[in-house]
This record gives sequence, structure tokens and C-alpha cells, in this order.
Amino acid sequence: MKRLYLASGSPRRRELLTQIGVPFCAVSADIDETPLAQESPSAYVERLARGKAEAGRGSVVSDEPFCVLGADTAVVLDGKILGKPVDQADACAMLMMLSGCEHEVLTAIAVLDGERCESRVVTSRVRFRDISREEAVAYWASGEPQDKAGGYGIQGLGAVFVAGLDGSYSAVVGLPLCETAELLGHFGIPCWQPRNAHQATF
Ligand SMILES: Cc1cn([C@H]2C[C@H](O)[C@@H](COP(=O)(O)OP(=O)(O)OP(=O)(O)O)O2)c(=O)[nH]c1=O
Repeated sequence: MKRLYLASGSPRRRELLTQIGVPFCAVSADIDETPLAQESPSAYVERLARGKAEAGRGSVVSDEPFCVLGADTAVVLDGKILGKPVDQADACAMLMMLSGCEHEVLTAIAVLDGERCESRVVTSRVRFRDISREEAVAYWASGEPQDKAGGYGIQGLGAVFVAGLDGSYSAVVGLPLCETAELLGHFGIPCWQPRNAHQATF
């Protein structure tokens, strides 16, 4: 079986991949995340996921065949990409924009080996309840929004803002597990499968 490298510094992505029983090694994948002019959010996350997988491949030293998985998540409101907040004012402004309405979370995944690269974009819709400025300030002080797209974490304290989700919860957290398992399968990397449960020892 080919060894899998996860090109990510995100602890969430490591936890999610561990959750579906895939052995992997994490490598860093620092790339420029500036959107291109006129680039759609979907094209943007897909380009970054592929770019992270490519960057990850560059840091692997191996004589054996291997695959690299990269991913990127963006929060999108009315077609505008909200990245990670740079400071408290930025984070509060983002939450105020997201307050009381629905936004999209786009997560792209890309898997490559020595021959090809395949990618997918998963779109989810998240609805927020009304959020007061005081709540936004207090949320920033919790330390949670700092390293997260859109300035919130659905898996953490940010869950109290989430009135509804239509799509993939794991994709919002950073890695769409259903689609990731499927894509890895195309590269001969097995994840936990109900039909293989009697063989698996996780
Ligand atoms: C919306 C949302 C995002 N996030 C996180 C997922 C991603 O880690 C991050 C989006 O930034 P990304 O640039 O996708 O990822 P990253 O910089 O954290 O990690 P790497 O590029 O090394 O893989 O926001 C949550 O943890 N919870 C959420 O609810």
C-alpha cells in the first residue's frame, strides 16, 4: 500500500483523517493563499488544495511510491471570500457580516501521486443566528477564531452561533470525510469501510 502524506499544518485535518482510520504522516504545505483577480471561490479553494498537495510532495523524501493529500477551506458570503481574521476588528467585522444570515463554506481536497492529481470541491451552507458585537468581542478573546476561515470554529465555541447546516460537517471543520475516503480509494489507499470492518483493527 502507498504511504499517505497529509500536506497540512492544521490540527483539525490531522484529527479528521485519523478519525477514518487512515495511517499518514503530516508534512508542511506553506503556500501563498492570495486569491487571483476574478478567481471564483470554488476555483480558489481547488487551486490551493492542489498547490498544498504539490508543496507537500516537494518536502517528501522517499524511494517508495506515495500519495499526498492537500485541502483548503474558505468561508464565502455573497461571493466574497472571508479568510482568517488578522485582528480583533477584522474578526468582529466578519462575525457581524455573518450574523443572522446564511453563508457557504467551500472545502477542496486534492490527492496526487507520481502520475496524476484528482480534486473535489464540497460546498456546505451554514446559517448563523443573530450575533451581538459584545458576543463577537468575547468570542475573539477566547482565542478560537484566530486561525480559522471566517473567524469561527463550528467544532468549538462557535457552535453556539450555528442555527443550521446543510452539507458536510467535516468539510466545514476542514476535511470532507466522505469525499476524502472516496478520493483516497481512487489511489488505492483504503479508509475504514463498513464492508471491511471484520478485517480492520483500528
Ligand atoms: C469554518 C471553519 C474553519 N475551520 C478551519 C479549517 C482550516 O484549518 C482553516 C482554514 O484555513 P486553511 O487555509 O484551509 O487551512 P490551514 O491554514 O488551517 O491549514 P493548512 O493550509 O496547513 O492545511 O479554518 C475550522 O476549524 N472550523 C470551522 O468551522
